[in-house]
Amino acid sequence: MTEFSRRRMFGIAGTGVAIVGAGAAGAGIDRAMSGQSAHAATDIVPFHGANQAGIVTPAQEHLHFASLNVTTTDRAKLVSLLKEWTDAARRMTGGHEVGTTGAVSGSLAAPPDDTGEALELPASSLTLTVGFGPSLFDDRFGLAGKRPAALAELPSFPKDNLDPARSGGDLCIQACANDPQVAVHAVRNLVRLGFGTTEVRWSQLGFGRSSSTSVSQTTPRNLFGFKDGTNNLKAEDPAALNDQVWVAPEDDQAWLAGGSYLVARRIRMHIETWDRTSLDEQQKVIGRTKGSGAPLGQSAEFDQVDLHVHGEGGELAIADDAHIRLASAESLNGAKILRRGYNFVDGSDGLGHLEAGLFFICFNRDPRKQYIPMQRALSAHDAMMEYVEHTGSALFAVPPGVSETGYWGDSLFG
Ligand SMILES: C=CC1=C(C)c2cc3[nH]c(cc4nc(cc5[nH]c(cc1n2)c(C)c5CCC(=O)O)C(CCC(=O)O)=C4C)c(C)c3C=C
Ligand SMILES: [Fe+2]
Repeated sequence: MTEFSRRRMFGIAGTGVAIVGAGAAGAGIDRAMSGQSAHAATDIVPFHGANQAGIVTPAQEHLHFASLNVTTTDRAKLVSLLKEWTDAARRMTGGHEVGTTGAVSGSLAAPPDDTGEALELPASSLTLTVGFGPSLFDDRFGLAGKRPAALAELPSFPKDNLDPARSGGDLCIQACANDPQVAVHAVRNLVRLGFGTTEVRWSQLGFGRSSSTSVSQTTPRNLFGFKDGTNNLKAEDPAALNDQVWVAPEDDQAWLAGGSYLVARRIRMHIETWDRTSLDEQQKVIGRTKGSGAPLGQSAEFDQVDLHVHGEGGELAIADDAHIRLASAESLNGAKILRRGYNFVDGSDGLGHLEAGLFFICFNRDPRKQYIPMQRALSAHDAMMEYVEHTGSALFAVPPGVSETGYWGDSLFG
C-alpha cells in the first residue's frame, strides 16, 4: 500500500493537502497526484466550526439544493435523523463513504450503506449546509416558541410568478462541491437516510457559481454574460460578516446565534429576449460594463461604484432603474447580503426557449432588514425585471456550526 493510498483509506490529512476519496484507492488520487485535479490542494473543507461551512466557504462550482418535508410528527425521530445526517455529512465532507461498510464492503444480502457513485472521487471541497423552514416551527415538534420572528414566509413581491411545487419546505440541504457527482451523491445519501422521516419537496441542480465569496476567487459570469459577484460580501471581511450575515445572540432566539438566514429564489432568465437586446441597453440594465465589469462611469472591475457621477450628456452614468443602484447598500440604509447563487438550465420549455436562469441564494442576518427591502426595490423598479421571472422561493434559518460531538440543530433541539 502506498503512503497516498494509506492516507486516503484512513482519512489522514497530509501536509496541508488532504486528498481523501470515498472508497478504495484509485483515480481520484492518481488525478490529484498528477496535477489533473484542479482542486486537490483544497480538497477537504472542515465540517466543524462556529458557523456552518458552505456560507463563507469560497463558492464551489456545483450545487445540489434540496428542500424537504418532514413526514413524521415524532420529534425523537426527527432528532435521530439530524444526528444520522450529521455523522454522514462528517464522513462525506471528509471524502469517505456513508456508514461503516460503505458501498461494497457490507453484506451481500443487504442494500449497501453508501450508494457508490462517489467511489474513487476526491472530496471535491464538498460542503453540506442545513436549514430550517418556518413550517418546522408549527405545532408538530413543540418548536413554536422557538421560531425567530424573522423566520416567516417571505411576502409576495410584484411580478412574482411562484410555483408552490418549487417553494417552501421544512428543511433544506445545500450541497456544494467542485464535482457535480459529489454534490448529488451527498444529497441522495442524506435523502435516503431520511426515508420514513422526510421526503424531497423540490430540488435544484446548479452549475457554474454565479458569485465569488472570497477575494481569492475570480468573478464568474452569469447567463446574461456579466461578471456576477464583484461587489459581494467576502470571507475576508469578518466585521461585515458579523454585521450582515451572522445572527448575534442578542438578535432574537439564542439557538440561532452564529447562524444565518438563507433565501433561495429560482429566477428564470429570459435569455432569448436578453440576447436580442443591445449591448448598451444590457449595460444600462446592470449598471456595469459587460467586458471588464467596471461600474458605469469608472474603468476597472473593482473601482468604487459612484451613484452620483454623470455621463457626457449630463444623465446619471448608473440609471435610476439600474440593478446595482437599486441593490446597493447606499440605496438601502446600509443593507448588504452575501450572494451564493448558481446558474441552471433545466432543459427547455416546449415553446422554443431554454428553461435557464439563476438559482439565487443569499445569506443575511435579518431578511426583514436586508433581503426583503432589497427584493421589494428590485421587483418594483429594476430594469432587469423585464428579462427575469421569479418561479420559486424559500426562506430557511441556518443553525450555527457543529462541534466535533454535536449535531445539526443541537442548539434548537438539545
Ligand atoms: C434581492 C437581491 C438580488 C437578486 C434577486 C439579484 C438577482 C440578479 N442579479 C443578477 C446580476 C447581477 N447582480 C449584480 C449585483 C448585485 N445584485 C444584488 C442583489 C440581487 N441580485 C446585489 C446586492 C448586488 C451588488 C450591488 C452593489 O452594491 O454593487 C451584478 C453586478 C456585479 C456584482 O457586483 O455582483 C450583476 C451582473 C442577475 C442576472 C439576477 C437575476 C437573475
Ligand atoms: Fe444581482
